Amino acid sequence: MPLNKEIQPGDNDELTRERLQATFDTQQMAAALWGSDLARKRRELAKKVDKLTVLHDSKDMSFMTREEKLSENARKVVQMFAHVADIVEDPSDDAEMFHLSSNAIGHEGHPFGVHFVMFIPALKAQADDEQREKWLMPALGLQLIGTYAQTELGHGTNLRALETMATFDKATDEFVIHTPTVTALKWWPGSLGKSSNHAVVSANLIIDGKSYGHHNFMVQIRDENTHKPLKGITVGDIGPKMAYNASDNGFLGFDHHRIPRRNMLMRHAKVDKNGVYTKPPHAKIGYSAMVHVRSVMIGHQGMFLGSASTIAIRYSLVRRQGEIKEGSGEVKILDYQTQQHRLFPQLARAYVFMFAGKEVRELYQKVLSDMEKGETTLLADLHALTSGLKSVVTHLCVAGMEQCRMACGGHGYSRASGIPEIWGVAVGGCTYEGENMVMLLQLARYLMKAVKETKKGKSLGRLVDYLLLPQDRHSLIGRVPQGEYGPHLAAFEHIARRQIFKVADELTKLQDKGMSKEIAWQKKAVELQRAARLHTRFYLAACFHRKVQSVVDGRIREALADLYHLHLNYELLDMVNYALEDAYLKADQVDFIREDMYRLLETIRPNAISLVDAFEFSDRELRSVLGRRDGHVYENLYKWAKESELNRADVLPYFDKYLKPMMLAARQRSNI
Ligand SMILES: CC/C=C\C/C=C\C/C=C\C/C=C\CCCCC(=O)SCCNC(=O)CCNC(=O)[C@H](O)C(C)(C)COP(=O)(O)OP(=O)(O)OC[C@H]1O[C@@H](n2cnc3c(N)ncnc32)[C@H](O)[C@@H]1OP(=O)(O)O
Ligand SMILES: Cc1cc2nc3c(=O)[nH]c(=O)nc-3n(C[C@H](O)[C@H](O)[C@H](O)COP(=O)(O)OP(=O)(O)OC[C@H]3O[C@@H](n4cnc5c(N)ncnc54)[C@H](O)[C@@H]3O)c2cc1C
Repeated sequence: MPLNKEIQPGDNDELTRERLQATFDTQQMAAALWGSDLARKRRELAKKVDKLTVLHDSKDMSFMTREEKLSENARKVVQMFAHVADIVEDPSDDAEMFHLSSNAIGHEGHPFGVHFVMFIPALKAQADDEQREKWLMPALGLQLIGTYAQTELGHGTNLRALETMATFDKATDEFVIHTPTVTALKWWPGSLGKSSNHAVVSANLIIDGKSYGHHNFMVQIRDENTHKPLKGITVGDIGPKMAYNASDNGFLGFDHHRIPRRNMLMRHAKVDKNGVYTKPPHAKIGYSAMVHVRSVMIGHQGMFLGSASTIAIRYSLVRRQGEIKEGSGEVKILDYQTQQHRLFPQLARAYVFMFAGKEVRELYQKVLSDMEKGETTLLADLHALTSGLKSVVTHLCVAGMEQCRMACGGHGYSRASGIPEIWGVAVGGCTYEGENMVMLLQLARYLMKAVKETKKGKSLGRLVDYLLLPQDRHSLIGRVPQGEYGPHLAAFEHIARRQIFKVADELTKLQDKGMSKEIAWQKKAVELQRAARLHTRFYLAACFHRKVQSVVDGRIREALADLYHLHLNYELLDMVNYALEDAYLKADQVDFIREDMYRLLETIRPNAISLVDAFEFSDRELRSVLGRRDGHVYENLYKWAKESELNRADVLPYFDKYLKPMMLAARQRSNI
């Protein structure tokens, strides 16, 4: 069987020659990335969207105002739902729906941006059966539009300081939702400003003057027909953001707004009509929608970095600049070692983030089904894992995307590249769903507990089993036959374990000297978040290893293994100070890692285009002139620029209004 190499009529010849060099079948690689079923569904879906012109952008969003963007994406999302049954096989499959949304709508946001990502997951996990019937069914059936309103103007991280109140009024069997101060205004919820008519609102539950901490309440905020805010509710848009400007992130205030008692989400925590409170089986079970989003973000961020890598690598095969050997003609910029070193490690990261995204979703599904039965043992493990992954992955994605942008030179800075928008959306991920540093410290808490268990000879959970293993004094990198990478993975494990125990010991020493636990924690916070990062980077490397081992097809395994080995080398060099501190690695071993990395850049180079083709991002989805599959970049850049609103007339009014009078006056003065 010939290998599939994604060659199509009309393609740029340079790219065709590149594609013919591939050592593997891109559709099989796509199956390794997405799973074979999803890869097939994605392919079919993209073809269907291509044929449905109502789902196409009416013009490039870069040339639209915010209001035009909101309107355009509202139009497309409605068309998307109208045609969903003809396009996707299973509308309840989040991955398929995300792909549809990426193709038809893009990543700038739309009125249902939080509805499916948080509002529905919150209802699924926290509403009881009767409440599911009342809100989940209509929400799934698009009879209402919901958002998740937790963050306030004054507090996002410290949830215990949220000020919105839900005071139980026994006499009327209602909660009174109130915003006591300006800092208590809900602030940031996606699609709240102008689109949503319902919100899951976090508010402090107060019964007979006693506060029970914040809980989630279903609040209708707008009239379902007029869409006007209900009495006692103030709501609006918070203004333009770095990116994601087709989303109306909003503010929301309540003036003693009354809702029925049964609007508190009561699957776990409950309040009866006499004001008797029942505790949930786990104090943090009400945080499940956040954990859900964190788990989804890992794979999504991998896709964002995959998109940026696709754009930069394809463009680097079209762009020629300078000569390597004088007189032999200009080379493709991807032939420069520096360009490969800039881009291939980002490609490898994109792959592993997608693999990790899949693993973590499987764990989330398990925890969700456990929670349904009131079983919460794995919740802390999942929280720790997603907190670390969310932080490390978003951080590395954004750094990687910036490399991709710079690797495209000047054209990378143009919105025509498509990178600025996806970068802007991805960078939001460092903040939303838990600020990265804060979430790393959550994982560090878990790791410090794990150390305590380890010292008793026990493991806190599967993810920290490695803490029980003894430390090796010296690495075997470069001391075993060429091609064996076990010692590389062992080095990740070593530096994570060493940093975790080191900071745990330092904390103990400070406390032994009489310092309080909290102050000791502050003194060591930077070291603690480092431990969390190293643990997560070890998890990612081990996840890549598991994936490569699981691949059956030899050609795919070989191409993936090259990326995996590059990842090991590149990431180890990025963290090498930790391995040098205790002389675990010697200088010659660091040189060995570098040389092997350079060798791998050359090995990967012929497969580069096929490794990005294997993501199977459609041109519609990438929204990038530089990253076009057919490689016809220059003529389309020119066409794109001509669409600029500034080109609607040769002379724009500001010239006559400001510049012309100034120049005339200057000329007159010089004639005097
Ligand atoms: C998904 C993206 C989709 C598409 C991508 C496309 C485009 C993207 C564009 C835009 C984005 C679209 C949607 C994004 C939506 C974003 C929505 C939001 O941002 S919603 C708001 C999110 N807010 C946060 O994440 C707040 C962060 N803060 C916290 O989580 C908590 O305050 C805290 C920092 C964890 C501390 O909590 P708290 O003060 O209550 O905790 P305590 O100190 O009392 O107790 C700590 C104790 O509890 C454990 N714990 C904390 N959280 C959890 C949890 N979730 N599960 C289990 N356990 C938890 C913690 O480990 C401690 O345990 P202990 O050590 O004491 O045993
Ligand atoms: C694009 C986007 C979409 C969003 N969508 C929603 C939504 O739909 N619904 C919703 O409710 N919210 C939403 N948010 C809000 C988001 O969840 C919060 O902004 C986020 O949780 C961070 O909280 P904060 O803004 O209070 O940051 P802060 O906590 O004020 O962070 C500021 C700085 O303080 C540091 N810091 C804070 N606490 C600590 C600590 N304990 N230890 C060490 N350092 C600390 C942080 O590390 C950071 O450097 C969204 C935000 C964005 C950007």
